[in-house]
Amino acid sequence: MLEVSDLSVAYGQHPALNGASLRVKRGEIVVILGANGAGKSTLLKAISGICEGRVSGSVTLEGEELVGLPPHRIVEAGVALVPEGRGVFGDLTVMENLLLGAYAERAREEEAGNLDRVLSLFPKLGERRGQQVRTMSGGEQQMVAIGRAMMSNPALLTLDEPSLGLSPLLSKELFQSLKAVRDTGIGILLVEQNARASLAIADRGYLLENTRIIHEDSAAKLRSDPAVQAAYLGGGKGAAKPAPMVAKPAAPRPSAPRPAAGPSPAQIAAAAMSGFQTNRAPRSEPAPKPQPVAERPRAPAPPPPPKPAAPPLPPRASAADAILGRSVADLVAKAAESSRARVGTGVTPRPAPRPAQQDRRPAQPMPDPRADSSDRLKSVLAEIEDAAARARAWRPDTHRK
Ligand SMILES: Nc1ncnc2c1ncn2[C@@H]1O[C@H](COP(=O)(O)OP(=O)(O)OP(=O)(O)O)[C@@H](O)[C@H]1O
Repeated sequence: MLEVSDLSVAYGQHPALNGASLRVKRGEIVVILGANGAGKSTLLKAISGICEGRVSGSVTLEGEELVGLPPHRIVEAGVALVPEGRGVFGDLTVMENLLLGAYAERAREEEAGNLDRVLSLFPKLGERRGQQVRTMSGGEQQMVAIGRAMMSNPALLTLDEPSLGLSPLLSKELFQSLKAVRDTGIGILLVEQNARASLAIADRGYLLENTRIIHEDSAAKLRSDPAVQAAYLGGGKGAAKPAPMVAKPAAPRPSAPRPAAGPSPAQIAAAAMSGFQTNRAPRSEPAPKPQPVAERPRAPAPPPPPKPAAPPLPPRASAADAILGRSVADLVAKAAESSRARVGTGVTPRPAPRPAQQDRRPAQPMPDPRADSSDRLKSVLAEIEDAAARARAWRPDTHRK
């Protein structure tokens, strides 16, 4: 189903992925193991079309080439990403977050069925459908993130360190849920630092070291391989010792998806979903993402510049709309408002880079002017608002707020 061939990524002069080749079949869980900075997140971002670096090589899903496609087209092709840090909308309810995931064209006809499937896989989401996501536990928020990705009706679900910041108990629950997702026939590509738990549910695995895939095997063989045990499972007495895994600091780099020219509502929603973080008071498990003090004071985003009139959006009435009596366009508008409010109150949606990551970055700054995350954020906000305004203008009176 997914075939990655000779995929390479460079950030300026800095190679982050070198000639990676892998495959994921339907109903298969494949895990990528590797030390910090090996290129795991870069691999997932390149597959999803949101990589800031220069990408070459080939990624096909069911034979369709994805390299070069904008992110929303890749979602339409059947790839859903659960980004590191989840990227759920904390100000919206569980159901609102789920419905935002159904924005892809491929999801619309199947929306009611997808919602049923998500609610039967994660019954808690049904029970909590009206709860504001920021008030949920880290594990529950991760379920929302996975549920929302599944609402796009994907053939392939990719997840970037979903167990990061979760307690052992919640991680266990999460991995069991991924098994249940796999059993629905979806392929899963999983990047994880928790090698033990991920190999326990995976069918196959790849070792990614220093930008290159160095080994592939069944999960069972990887688990019993002394070198893998030494490097990733904290065991393997006397075994050869590849680069040891370092405990990962829990804050992502400040990159954000690139707003491409002429974004569609689906692309805007996808960009927004992977671009914003939730801000939640910690409960039982440790807060996954401390907010960096230096990034906090922010000026309110300026009003978006006037844009030329855009064509109206197509009509949309769905089973889920009927359930909630609201349209997804309304939800996008609400998401825009809540994101704007967060910027206005000085809460940064993108935390600062991990210190360990900063050290590895190339000495020369990237020439890309979009590297300023606050500019990117403002630009994404403006696009969301623009799409929401267009959507509201189009909807019949009965659907307006
Ligand atoms: N936007 C970027 N600009 C410049 N360099 C980057 C960027 N993103 C990642 N890198 C660099 O590319 C390399 C691979 O990073 P990547 O995030 O893919 O690693 P990783 O295996 O996911 O690590 P971790 O487990 O720490 O998240 C690192 O050296 C990193 O510093």
